Amino acid sequence: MSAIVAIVGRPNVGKSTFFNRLIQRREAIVDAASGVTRDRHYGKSDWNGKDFSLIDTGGYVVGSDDVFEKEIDKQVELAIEEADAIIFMVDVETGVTGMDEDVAKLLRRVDKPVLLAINKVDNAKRAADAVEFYALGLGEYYGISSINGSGTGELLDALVEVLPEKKADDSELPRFAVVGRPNAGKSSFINALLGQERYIVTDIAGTTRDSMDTKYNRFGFEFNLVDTAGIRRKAKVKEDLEFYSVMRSVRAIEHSDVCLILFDATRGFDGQVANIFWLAQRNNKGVVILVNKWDLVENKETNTLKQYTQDIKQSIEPFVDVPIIFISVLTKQRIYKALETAVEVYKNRSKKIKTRKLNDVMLPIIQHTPPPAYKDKYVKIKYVTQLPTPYPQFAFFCNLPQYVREPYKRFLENKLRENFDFSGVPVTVFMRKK
Ligand SMILES: Nc1nc2c(ncn2[C@@H]2O[C@H](COP(=O)(O)OP(=O)(O)OP(=O)(O)O)[C@@H](O)[C@H]2O)c(=O)[nH]1
Ligand SMILES: Nc1nc2c(ncn2[C@@H]2O[C@H](COP(=O)(O)OP(=O)(O)OP(=O)(O)O)[C@@H](O)[C@H]2O)c(=O)[nH]1
Repeated sequence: MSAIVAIVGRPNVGKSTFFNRLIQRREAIVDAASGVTRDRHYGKSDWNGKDFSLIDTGGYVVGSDDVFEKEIDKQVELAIEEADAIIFMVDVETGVTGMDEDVAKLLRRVDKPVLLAINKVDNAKRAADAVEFYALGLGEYYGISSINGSGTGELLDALVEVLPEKKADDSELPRFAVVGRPNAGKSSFINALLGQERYIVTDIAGTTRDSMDTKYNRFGFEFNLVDTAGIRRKAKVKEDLEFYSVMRSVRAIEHSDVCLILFDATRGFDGQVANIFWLAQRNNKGVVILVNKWDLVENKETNTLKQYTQDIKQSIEPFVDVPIIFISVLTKQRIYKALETAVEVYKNRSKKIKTRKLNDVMLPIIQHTPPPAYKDKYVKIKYVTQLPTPYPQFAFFCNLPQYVREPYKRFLENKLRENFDFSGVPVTVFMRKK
């Protein structure tokens, strides 16, 4: 779990440019191979060895100019609520604007770290102009140029300095997050699962990281539910705000071991749900897909379920080894099954396979179907071992790791899945030199 940093500011100040600069450097290495298109507004970055998630709030503003201002205010409020630190970006070319002042007013009241970044400071003349932003009353500022990179190092130094330290997870309990689009039935699901009385237990009003988890004991399972507080707080925010659910999801996903992704069967597994799915996948979280409101689907024939399943699998390729459960919160159909499956996925995610066993199973498969020769080079895989990470990652040691292509890695992943149950869990395969 890494800290969350939100970039706020009015349109056109250069938030996306800055976001891309921070994300790309790392993604070129990490995500290029996975073939998953990256989210334009959410990504991971790191500086001086500290990881953090970066959210560009700007991309979520839609609509005409007159709704802009209100939207931005709402987003700033959300960012304040959900992020661990905020980068407030302004534009030296335009100078201080009324909207900047409004945002600054909101930010002056928060006790989370706020870093004022004055963008487009491409040269010394502009550095001098930046002084006027002291008027925002936010103290020290960082003059940067997102385009040429100058000043961004100092800003990042200061940022990682103020980020909270990662906490060791002392709890051995599974942490489940219920995520999905607005109105999918998340609160109803949690209510049904926990019973009304539990809904209002615990949780201190604050949104400190410590109060993210609430412990439950239900149906013989013990688990932590991540971020139910957020669901309770929802009245504060307009429900149809997509940004709200994204921000909410990001935070809940980051804190979870397994994500229960809930969607409305009558609305389908659309792009937004898929985004949430990839968020979980990219964070190496366990996933269970819950098709809710199944009671509303009419004329269910034996084929209907199959067709739904197929459609979902198509949108989540190649990571299709994921449990899909058809539930109705209203009639309580299969909600126990949902929880039980989440527990299984949790176990799959923490599964450790002994090296001996792993090699006994995998080496004969590899011998039977070795990596195809590449540029006339033959790759010899010698052994495989599971890495000591909190989620399944496997290193295959061989003479020429750079010649093993993506399809063969996928083949290895599939064989691992066939032989050891990793249902619902992203599995990573690395090739290492030996
Ligand atoms: N001179 C200069 N221009 C910049 C810099 N950073 C961004 N720009 C330009 O500013 C314009 C807006 O940049 P974006 O990154 O799209 O701004 P944004 O804040 O993400 O805008 P929204 O997506 O509308 O919220 C673009 O034309 C960028 O090329 C910079 O450091 N210097
Ligand atoms: N027919 C039917 N309706 C359901 C079911 N589950 C939830 N609903 C209804 O769907 C609506 C939305 O449910 P909520 O639980 O508020 O949804 P949510 O995902 O928490 O919504 P947000 O908090 O806005 O993100 C409510 O009117 C529920 O009664 C179901 O299984 N079947």
